[in-house]
Amino acid sequence: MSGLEIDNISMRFELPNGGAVQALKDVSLDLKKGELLSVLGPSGCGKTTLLNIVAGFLAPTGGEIRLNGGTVSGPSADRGMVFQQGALFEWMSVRDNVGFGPSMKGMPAAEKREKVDHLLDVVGLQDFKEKAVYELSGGMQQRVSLARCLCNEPDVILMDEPLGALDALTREKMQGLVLKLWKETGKTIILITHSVEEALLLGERLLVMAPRPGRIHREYRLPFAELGVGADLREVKKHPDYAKTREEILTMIWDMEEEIMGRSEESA
Ligand SMILES: Nc1ncnc2c1ncn2[C@@H]1O[C@H](COP(=O)(O)OP(=O)(O)OP(=O)(O)O)[C@@H](O)[C@H]1O
Repeated sequence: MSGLEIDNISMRFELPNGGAVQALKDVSLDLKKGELLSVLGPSGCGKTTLLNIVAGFLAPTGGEIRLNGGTVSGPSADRGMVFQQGALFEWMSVRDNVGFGPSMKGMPAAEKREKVDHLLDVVGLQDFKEKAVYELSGGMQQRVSLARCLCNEPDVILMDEPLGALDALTREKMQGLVLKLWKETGKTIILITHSVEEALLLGERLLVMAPRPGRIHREYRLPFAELGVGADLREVKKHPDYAKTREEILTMIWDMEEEIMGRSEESA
């Protein structure tokens, strides 16, 4: 199959004190090439663990990840990761950061230059190519991270709270950029966020996960990502279904968190 198959994934962490945490239990999901999935859920429901397993950083204790039919057994360039912050080489120029993967692969300099220039144009950093990363704002650094990820031509882009550290206005602009890149590149994207609004706007499919053990609680298929491509996202939020779905999900997560609090008070 072409696409990403998350097949019955479980993850149990053994703790030094002899206990264990069941971070994920029987999580299954198929993503077709080019689908954009956002993942929400209360703290500790296994979002990052799931992403790390898809990335190949962690081996699951049960189940299997397959990409385009092949079993994932470790990290590889076919899956690119964009973190919240701190994953760039601060001392290197923007150009060298973006071209890092191709340099490692030995791509000829002229070809690499053309590719990096193109991607920096796409993310709107054409005037900042020679700057060092530490000279850039947080939003610009995340543009570099996106360009660097795309430069490796992954099939799947994994994003763990990529916009979480940005101020509200920059975040809104970056949400628009993520949608633009999604449409222009046709990449499969999984995006973890703590923001219900962001998950609604960027999730063509939206997964709400539940904790203890981490599992899929509910999945939505939503029109907002498609409507938001090249559009004013504030207008998209006026869609009649937007506020309704937002309330439904907020209540769902609120109830889960109340239940967790109740359980921890009982066991205290
Ligand atoms: N290396 C580890 N060893 C032991 N327990 C772990 C480890 N990594 C994660 N966990 C536990 O697994 C559960 C899921 O963690 P994870 O970080 O995936 O959740 P999350 O949904 O991403 O949380 P958050 O929203 O707070 O980032 C938590 O209970 C966490 O404490």
